[in-house]
Amino acid sequence: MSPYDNLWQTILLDLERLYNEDIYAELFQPITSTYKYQNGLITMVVGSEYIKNRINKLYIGKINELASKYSDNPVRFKFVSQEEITPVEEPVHERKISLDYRQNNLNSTYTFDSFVVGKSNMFAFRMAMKVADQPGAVANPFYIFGDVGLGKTHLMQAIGNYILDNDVTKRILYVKADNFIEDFVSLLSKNNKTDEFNTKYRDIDVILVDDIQIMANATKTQMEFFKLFDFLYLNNKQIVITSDKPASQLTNIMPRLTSRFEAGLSVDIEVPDLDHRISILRRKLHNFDDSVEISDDILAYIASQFTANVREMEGALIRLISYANTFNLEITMDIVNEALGNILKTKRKSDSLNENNYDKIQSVVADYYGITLQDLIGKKRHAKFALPRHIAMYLIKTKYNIAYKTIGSLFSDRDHSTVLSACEKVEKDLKTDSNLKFAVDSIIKKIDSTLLK
Ligand SMILES: Nc1ncnc2c1ncn2[C@@H]1O[C@H](COP(=O)(O)OP(=O)(O)OP(=O)(O)O)[C@@H](O)[C@H]1O
Repeated sequence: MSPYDNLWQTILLDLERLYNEDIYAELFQPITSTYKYQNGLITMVVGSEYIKNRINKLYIGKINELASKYSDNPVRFKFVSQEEITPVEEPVHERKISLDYRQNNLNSTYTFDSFVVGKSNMFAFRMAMKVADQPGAVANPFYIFGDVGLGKTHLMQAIGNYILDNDVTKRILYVKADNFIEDFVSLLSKNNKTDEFNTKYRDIDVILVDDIQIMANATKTQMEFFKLFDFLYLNNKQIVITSDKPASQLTNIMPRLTSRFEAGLSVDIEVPDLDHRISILRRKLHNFDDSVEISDDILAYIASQFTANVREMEGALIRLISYANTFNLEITMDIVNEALGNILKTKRKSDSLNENNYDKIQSVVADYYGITLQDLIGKKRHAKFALPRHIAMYLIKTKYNIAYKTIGSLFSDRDHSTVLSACEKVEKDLKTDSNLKFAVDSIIKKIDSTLLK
């Protein structure tokens, strides 16, 4: 018996109460067990196409609402008819194409199941599931943005894996923006291999484009991407894009592209809080090596050391497990320090160095403009404080490339988008405002000499 049979039985009790006897007896009562569970999707089999269509048209919303109410994990129901699960001979070449697509493109471990959901990514996750459920119909394009190492690629590929799990013939193309640029140059502009380019990029059902901000300044590539985008969009093919910033704040990407990105649905992923990070570690541990035991205290300790980048935190966990396995050791706090000591030391050093340096940048800027540090960091909006504040944010970003949100925390907890707009504005104004350029250059010189001391 699947654990989801219990969930279904609970839902059945509500359905019996909610709908009249005939409907209940005809549609729901005969369904006694779940057929399949995968990536949050529970598949139930019903006797005929007619029953399937009635449930899917009239009752699926209620059933999924009850599923959310009674299940701790985000799950959804899908109803299929008996005919659909009876195996049909598939044309061999089509299946091969799809498997090739998966092999070449998608990391099969990046699924909805392995993605740990918390406050920082809940909306992104829910919408991603909807997009995967009905590609091309819910949100097109689907645009995911957020800082480095927070799971954008994972979520994007989970959409692809989910679609493929449900229909092996679907052609899903995952491409990093830099690979798109390479293909454009090598296939189109240099060798005129238009057919090859089109087969790869147009003969598909879903495109997943990672790190679109990399296309900045690549004007010719952007023109080609624009054509491709329109072609896929008009043919109702799902487009998913990730980026480190909202579409409205992409620089050096042509407005006709950014406005198309904005026309779809944008979701962001933020930094996970401590409990969320601990849950991610637990899940990673389970997926990586179920036989290894690590106490909750140790997981909490690791999570507390890696606050802003899940990739780094995951790397530390894998190192710890490999270390313990190699020397056949039980994982204690001493072993954590042995295995991760150097990484943590370097990280603390660079964190504290950076923290001190952020202070120094703030002080130099405040000094230059003759305002107090408190006013530079504070909330006063007067231009006399706002400009130096924006310059300080911009300098911290360009020098250390830390998350916008982290920079915001150094300026009275301002949010990601406030810092992002400030940095973009300074960058833009520097191109035309020679006074500003002079001031910023002088400040940079001052900072460099201060940091050397
Ligand atoms: N919520 C999560 N649940 C499980 N794993 C996660 C989660 N968030 C991030 N990860 C893991 O962290 C690692 C980095 O994630 P990913 O590559 O998706 O980040 P990204 O946002 O695309 O980063 P970048 O901006 O560098 O491209 C991956 O191994 C991913 O599985």
